[in-house]
Amino acid sequence: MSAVNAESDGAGHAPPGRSVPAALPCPVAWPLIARAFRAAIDEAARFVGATAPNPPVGCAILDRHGDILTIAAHHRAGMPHAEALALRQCAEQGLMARAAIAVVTLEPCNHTGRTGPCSEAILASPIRTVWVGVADPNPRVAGGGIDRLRAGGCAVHVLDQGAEPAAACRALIAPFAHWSRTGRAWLTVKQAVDASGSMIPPAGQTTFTSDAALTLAHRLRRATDAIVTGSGTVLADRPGLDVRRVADHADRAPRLLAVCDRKGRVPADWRASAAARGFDVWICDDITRLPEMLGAAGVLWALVEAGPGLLAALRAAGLWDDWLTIGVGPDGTERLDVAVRMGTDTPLRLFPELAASLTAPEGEACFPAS
Ligand SMILES: NC(=O)C1=CN([C@@H]2O[C@H](COP(=O)(O)OP(=O)(O)OC[C@H]3O[C@@H](n4cnc5c(N)ncnc54)[C@H](OP(=O)(O)O)[C@@H]3O)[C@@H](O)[C@H]2O)C=CC1
Ligand SMILES: Nc1c(N[C@@H]2O[C@H](COP(=O)(O)O)[C@@H](O)[C@H]2O)[nH]c(=O)[nH]c1=O
Repeated sequence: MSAVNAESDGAGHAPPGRSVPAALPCPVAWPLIARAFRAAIDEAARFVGATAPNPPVGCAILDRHGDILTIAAHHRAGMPHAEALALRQCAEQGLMARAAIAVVTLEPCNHTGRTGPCSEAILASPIRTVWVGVADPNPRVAGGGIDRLRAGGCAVHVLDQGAEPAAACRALIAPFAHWSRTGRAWLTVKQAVDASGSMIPPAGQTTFTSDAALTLAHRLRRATDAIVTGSGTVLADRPGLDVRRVADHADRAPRLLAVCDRKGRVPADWRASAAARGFDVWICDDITRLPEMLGAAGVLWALVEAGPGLLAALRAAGLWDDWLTIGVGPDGTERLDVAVRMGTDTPLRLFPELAASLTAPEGEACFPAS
């Protein structure tokens, strides 16, 4: 598989000779647009972990007063894009005549893949103002949808990238943007450490964090496309690594489970039980190839849940994109720390419980002590 969106064909610039009108002013005040972005982002976030290799995208359609007529998101690859679904809902509810403004978390596409170009669908509707959260990061298509909409007579406003809600729009597509540019899956490492700095659970247990932290771990599993673990963890814990504790997980559970194991130590019966839980189990004997191998399988975002041996190897090789440490104090209090690679956006921003750990701009967070 190539490193670009499987639906992208690289086409998509305004036809030659078409004039690009100056951007028309938006007829609606910013607070109403910001509210629509929030709604579109929240709807898209419900499908993070279901859309790979496509990005999660949300769209709200507004009337000329700024009232939201409908909200939709892309559910999974091969299904309608957010804009197409929102337009369809508008039509089905008899609201199309009122549609005036589209608020979209990602630049509308301008190519025919498994579905038609969203820019054309918008131009075929009464909508003449489009707000875009972030341009398409795929270098082959970036700007094409915006050019086409402008050429067709729409006023297109792209959010100032310095402020919310642009940061949330970028967080939605952070793994997709990384994958589009590099072909590599985004690796989030999640580790729990106790007051003495150890990752090893008390005898007879496989976890030692609070209920809230365990629920966060399962929400992370639900949002990601693959889980990565090590043979040491498999042998010590015989972990499930499936999504529990959270509702609405059936079609968002990771399908791929990569076990780093150079010596063939993973027991066949555990492998069979992981397959019975719905996993395609991979054995990986070279961690340096892991991000490319996952990316080639269409994995945008992978969660690493492994012990100190594999985490040390990943850290030494620089094979991580963000790193979440759940530190448990002697009195059971927990502290969440997030480290993010310099200059990148993190999809962890989508998790409200991590907001306090992300108050520093991405890239400025310190690497947590471990
Ligand atoms: N607190 C927490 O968040 C977590 C704690 N744990 C705990 O950690 C403990 C297990 O830790 P540990 O034994 O370190 O196990 P790991 O899960 O870290 O797996 C270690 C194994 O990964 C493989 N590996 C390491 N480097 C590479 C590489 N470069 N390429 C391919 N494979 C590689 C090796 O397998 P091989 O030797 O077969 O080649 C190594 O033995 C358990 O007690 C478990 O409960 C586990 C997960 C999370
Ligand atoms: N110890 C530890 C975690 N450890 C991870 O969770 C695995 C168990 O998953 P499961 O078998 O699905 O319940 C375990 O093997 C390891 O990968 N996770 C946490 O959120 N907090 C914790 O304290």
